[in-house]
Amino acid sequence: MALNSSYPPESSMYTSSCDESKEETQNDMSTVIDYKKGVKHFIETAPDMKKLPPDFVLPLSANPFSVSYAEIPVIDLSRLAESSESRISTVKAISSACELWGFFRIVNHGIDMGVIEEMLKVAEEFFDLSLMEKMKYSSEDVMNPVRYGTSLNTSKKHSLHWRDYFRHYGHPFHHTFHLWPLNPPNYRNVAKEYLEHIWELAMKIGSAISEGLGLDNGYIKKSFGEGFQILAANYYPPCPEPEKTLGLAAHSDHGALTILMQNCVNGLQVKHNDQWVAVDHVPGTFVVNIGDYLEILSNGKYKSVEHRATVNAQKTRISVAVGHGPELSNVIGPATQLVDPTDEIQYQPIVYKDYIRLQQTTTIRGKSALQAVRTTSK
Ligand SMILES: O=C(O)CCC(=O)C(=O)O
Ligand SMILES: [Fe+2]
Repeated sequence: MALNSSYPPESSMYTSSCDESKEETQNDMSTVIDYKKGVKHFIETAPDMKKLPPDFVLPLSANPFSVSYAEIPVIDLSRLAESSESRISTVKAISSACELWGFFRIVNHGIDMGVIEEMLKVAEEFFDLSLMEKMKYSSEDVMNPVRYGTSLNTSKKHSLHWRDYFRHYGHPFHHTFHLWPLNPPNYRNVAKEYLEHIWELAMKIGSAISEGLGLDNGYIKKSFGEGFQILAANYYPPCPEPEKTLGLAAHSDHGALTILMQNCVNGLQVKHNDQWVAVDHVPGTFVVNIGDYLEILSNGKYKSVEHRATVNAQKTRISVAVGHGPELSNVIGPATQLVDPTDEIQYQPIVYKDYIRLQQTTTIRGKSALQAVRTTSK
């Protein structure tokens, strides 16, 4: 059963009750799971939970831990600023990583470890806030600029995933900065500093990718207009029976580039040549992946790549993913220079905001949103 074709199963997550025996339900799993409060809250109210509640059991085709480990391409970003020879070879390495993997790791990126650690710390502090405080940001609207939630991003019915998240828009800050939380007290300053550095990094990588595609090196940045940045902090608490669920189902990201960092707990898996492979954490590095916008812009030369997150029984995993794309009102479509006159445009133009809404409201995951705007079945 393919992962992306089988969600959601028919069980309802809204009113589910547990059908385990009495002994096994001492932790009150037989009560309705008020899933909107989050998995962290849920396990705190059921500390002796030994079994995964049925609503979290996903129809996986195989044990998600029966995969091999892979080393994704490593790019030394400092070489982009060196002699033109180094720059050219780095641009080539990035281009080949985009084509073959859609994922790469960056080292020597110039962002201080302290800035990364501070961001992780405030993300953790956010999830440690009281439920009441976090619920202030709970919303059914997937386009809400600040949003606390759990499971997938969508408000539609789906099987539950073992994850809580906190998302908010970043650059251009003047639109939504005032909506960011004031608690934890230093959240705004730390997140803003982090997002400013990450935006610069994304622009640097975007310029190399533009060059690699044979475009002007400012092409992607220019296509962004004012641009759009979104931070997603993901919180994956320890899970009983982690082999039966996921923190995040297979999906591709909607933007051009996502820059991901995490605490020291592994969990990221990437689909490569139709196989899931685990990508280990390397401290001080970022994992970069291309999203649907870049697949569309390159008219399919680069493919956005499906990825997912596993959870584990012992440790909380926290990841911070920052997506980058064009301003929300831009119409997105392939770069005309990349459409061969004999070839057809492979993606219908669509307003980026509408595309995000489409991608965020699907419960089918995988690359279903991109498939919906494709003009060919290639
Ligand atoms: O937690 C991870 O490693 C992946 C997160 C992710 O893919 C996302 O937030 O889009
Ligand atoms: Fe993602």
